[in-house]
Amino acid sequence: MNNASVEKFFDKVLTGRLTPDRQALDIIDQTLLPGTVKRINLSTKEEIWEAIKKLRVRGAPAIGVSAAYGMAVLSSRSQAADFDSFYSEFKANKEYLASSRPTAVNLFWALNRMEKTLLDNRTKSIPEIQEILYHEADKIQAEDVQISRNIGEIGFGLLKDLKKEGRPVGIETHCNAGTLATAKYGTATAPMYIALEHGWKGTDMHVYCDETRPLLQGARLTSFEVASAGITTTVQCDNMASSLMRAGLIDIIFVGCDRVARNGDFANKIGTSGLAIIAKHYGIPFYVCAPSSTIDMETPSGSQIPIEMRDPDEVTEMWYQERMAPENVNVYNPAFDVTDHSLITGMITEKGLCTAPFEDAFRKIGL
Ligand SMILES: CSC[C@H]1O[C@H](OP(=O)(O)O)[C@H](O)[C@@H]1O
Repeated sequence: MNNASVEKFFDKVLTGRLTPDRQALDIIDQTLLPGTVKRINLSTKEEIWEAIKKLRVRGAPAIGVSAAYGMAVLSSRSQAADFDSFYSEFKANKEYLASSRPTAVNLFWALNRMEKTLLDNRTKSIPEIQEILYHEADKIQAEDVQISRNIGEIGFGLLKDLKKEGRPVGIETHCNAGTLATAKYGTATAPMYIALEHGWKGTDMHVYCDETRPLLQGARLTSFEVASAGITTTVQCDNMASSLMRAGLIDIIFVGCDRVARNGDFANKIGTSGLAIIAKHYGIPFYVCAPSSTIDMETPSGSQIPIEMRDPDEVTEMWYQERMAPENVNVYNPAFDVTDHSLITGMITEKGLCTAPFEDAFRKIGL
C-alpha cells in the first residue's frame, strides 16, 4: 500500500472527531463492527457517557480524545453569565464523564488537562474560553496522531530486525489497540501501519488477532482494521495463542494498555497477562505500546489500578443464540487484568523504548 491508500484506509475507520458545526462528536459505533460501519453523533453528556460505557467509542486514547471534545462541546452551550457559574457547570460535566469507566487513565488525564486549560485562561471572556477549549481538544487529538506515529516508527524498527527473506513477520496482538482505539495509527497496530508507509507489503507481515472474549475486540475490530489495510490477517481464539507460539509462527507480540503503573505493571484488556506469561515461556518478545498519557506515575504498582467489572451478560448472552450458562451461576467479567512488569520485554512510548527498571526509564523520558 502506498501512502495514499494507507490514508484512504484511515479515512474509512477514523473515529472520535467533531461534526462540521462542532456541536457533536462524530464516531463510528464500534458495537456494530465489523458487520455495520455506522457513524453516530453524540451531542449530550448522557450520549457521550453512554457511548464510552457501552464501548461505542473505546480504547484509552480514543476515550481521552472523545472526553476532551465532549467537554468542548458541552462547554460551548453554556449560558453562564460569569466565570464561576461557567466553571461550576464545567466541573459537573467533567465529574459526570469521569464516572463512565474507571481504568483507562487517559479519560482522567484528558479531563484534567481540559480543566487546567480552562483555569489557565480564567481571566478571558467566556466565549474566548469556549474557543480555547475546542483548540485544546484539537491539540490532544493531533498529539495523539504524532504519538502513535512515534510509537509506530520504534515498533517498525523491531519488525525490521525480525524480517527474514521470504517469510512474513508473525505478529500476535490482543484486543484492539488500533485506529479505532486512537486518533489514527493505533498503538499496537502503529508498527504495522508505519511498515506499510515505509513500503512493506501486507504479505511482509502476518498478524494474528486474539479474538479477545467476551467483547471480541480482536476478532471484530483489529482484524477488520488490519485486513482492510491489506495486511495478512488471522483471527484465532484466545486459547489458541499458545499453540501458535509453540509452532514458531509468532515472532513478536504488540499490545496496548489502559494504565501503566510507576513500576511498569500495566492494565490492559482481560487476557493480556496470560498472553504475556505464555510469551515468556516460549521466549517471544512482548512489547507494550504505551503513550506517555497512559503512564500514571501516581499509581505505584498494578495492585492499585482500578479494574472495571462489567455486565455478566457480556459473558453469558452476547453473541449466542441463547444463554450459554445456567442462571444459577456467578459470572466473572473483569474488563482488564494486570500484567506484571517482569513479563515485559519493552514498553514503546512516543519518547523512546523503555526497558526495566521501568520507573527509572520513565523518569529518564521526563515522566
Ligand atoms: C490503544 S489503548 C486500547 C486498549 O483499550 C482497550 O480496552 P477497551 O476496549 O475496554 O476500551 C484494550 O485494553 C486495548 O488494549
